[in-house]
Amino acid sequence: MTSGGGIQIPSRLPLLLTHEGVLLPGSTVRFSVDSPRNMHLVSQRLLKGTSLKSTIIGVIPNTRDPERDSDELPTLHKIGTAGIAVQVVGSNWPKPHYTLLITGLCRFSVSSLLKERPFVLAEVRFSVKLTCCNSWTERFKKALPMLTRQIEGLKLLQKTRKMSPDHENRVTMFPGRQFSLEEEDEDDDGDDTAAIERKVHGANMPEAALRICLKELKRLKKMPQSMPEYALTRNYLDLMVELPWSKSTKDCLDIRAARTLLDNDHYAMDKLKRRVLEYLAVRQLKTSLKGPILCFVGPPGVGKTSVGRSIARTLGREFHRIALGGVCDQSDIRGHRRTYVGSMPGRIINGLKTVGVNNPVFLLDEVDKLGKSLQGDPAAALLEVLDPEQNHSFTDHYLNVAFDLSQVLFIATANTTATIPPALLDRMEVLQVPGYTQEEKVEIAHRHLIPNQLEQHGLTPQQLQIPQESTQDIISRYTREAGVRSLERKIGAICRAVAVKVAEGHKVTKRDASTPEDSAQQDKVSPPEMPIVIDHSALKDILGPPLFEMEVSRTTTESGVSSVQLTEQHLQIISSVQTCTLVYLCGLVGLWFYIIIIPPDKDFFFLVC
Ligand SMILES: Nc1ncnc2c1ncn2[C@@H]1O[C@H](COP(=O)(O)OP(=O)(O)OP(=O)(O)O)[C@@H](O)[C@H]1O
Repeated sequence: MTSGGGIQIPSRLPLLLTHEGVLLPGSTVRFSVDSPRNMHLVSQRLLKGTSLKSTIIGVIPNTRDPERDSDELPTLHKIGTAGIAVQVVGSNWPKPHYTLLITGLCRFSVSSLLKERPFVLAEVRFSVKLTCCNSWTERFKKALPMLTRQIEGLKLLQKTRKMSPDHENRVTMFPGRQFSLEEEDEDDDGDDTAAIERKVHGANMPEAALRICLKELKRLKKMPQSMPEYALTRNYLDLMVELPWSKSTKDCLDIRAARTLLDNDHYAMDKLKRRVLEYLAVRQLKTSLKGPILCFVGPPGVGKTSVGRSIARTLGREFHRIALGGVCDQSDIRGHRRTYVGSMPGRIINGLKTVGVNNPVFLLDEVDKLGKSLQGDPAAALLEVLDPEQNHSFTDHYLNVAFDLSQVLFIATANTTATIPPALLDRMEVLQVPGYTQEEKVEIAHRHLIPNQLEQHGLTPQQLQIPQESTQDIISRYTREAGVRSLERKIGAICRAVAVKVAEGHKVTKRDASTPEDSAQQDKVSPPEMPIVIDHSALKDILGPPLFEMEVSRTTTESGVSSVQLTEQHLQIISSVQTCTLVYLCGLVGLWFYIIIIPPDKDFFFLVC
């Protein structure tokens, strides 16, 4: 036992392993405690003990305590400082941790470790070279050669880092202890705020944003790391430095190449493709084109989203899709103010952070399905985003500083314009994307969907063939849609069934096999016959009985009114209604047309939808 400033210090000390700096005799330092061993030390020793002796602990600097209790203890520094815990503050948020205020008493050297769990207990000696010198001059004389040696070591370390910048990140300097170069970078000057400060200056942000960042940085430097606000400010600064304030991709626009790409990616859609090409051509001539925002409106599965993706590819820009269906809180668009717990930036800023450039193509999917709630109207928040006159200074509530969105190319999609708020609709140029006719669907299936599905299922055209008649059958008997999404799913189902056969090495049953017994026998023994051709009966086998009958007369009502298949150009009545003379197209609600049919000999009419 020794005496430090009149206090009796025991020779067996519980050790606090800290990486936050060195406690010097006479100084008072705050240490945060969150690793298991240190937590045990506080709860079992400092908080339970009642004597003055129980508040005396040893502080070992530059030692990171392992994350888990069961992990092996790293090699400890031999020299530490005994100190008295003058204050213990605990908190459970964001995770359980304590903060200790410790006043250093005197240095010691560790003779032996007595136990490692639940906290480290060591036998210590109080006769260290430096501490044994009583006068300051003596101490400095002894300390200087040590410091010189330390500096030499650090220089050597820096040299190694320069020689192999990307080789190894970890260098073993002292036995039992590893230093991570990256970590060291972060902890430059013993302060990880130095790294973030460097990033703030390198982020190339506008004057106003830089000013705010520097202000926040100043606050951060004054805050102890254990303070909850530290993490919030740190997250904010991390986001600010990650945003692409002045990072953009170079447009590589060639109208001919764009036309070829659009034609290769999508069959039909001539009107839409023409308008998109016009739009791109104007952009080529006038790069600073402001607006218009294109809005593709059409039934589900007609390729609105995939045209958006193709536009991004033709321009050589990053693509990001923002799904707006069901969004009913304006903070989703604009973010939350930082005063809220769990505040986040909105989807626009998040999208920019994800793509990492300030001129991506943003696809605002399903703008017609935006909701409204007590938390505000997200459509109103979108007005600022989509208005070319305003969006150069879009202010997200979380950022609280303007971000220039004028370089972003916005494209919106919707199933109907009826539910889009008029003010929002007014800012967009609506392009109708019609549903496909049966012939167009057959072409789309053979040019795009079948090759895509074959590739996705690891099959080749030499293994699976779907003739045109079978495709027509799938379209008319198994799907009833304006787009081609269900058709794609059905083709996927066929590919899966065939993939099983190919993988099993079984032969697809030929429908014209003589008897079921024969064919079953054949199945077991022969390898599959390539290519496997999907005929009518194979279709029935894989997809089940047809869901819709071809003969429309079966779906007609008693009064002889038929079901109708509608495309944008015309209304195609599948089976004619012989008794009717007048057919009025009354209106369109969603995907359904209302038709009034007036039979000649009756004075009432039928309403069909
Ligand atoms: N004309 C076309 N040529 C080639 N493929 C097409 C065509 N139209 C649609 N597709 C394909 O159909 C699938 C569905 O398209 P997409 O997801 O773009 O539909 P959508 O109109 O955005 O639907 P929703 O309104 O439900 O979002 C995609 O795989 C797409 O490639």
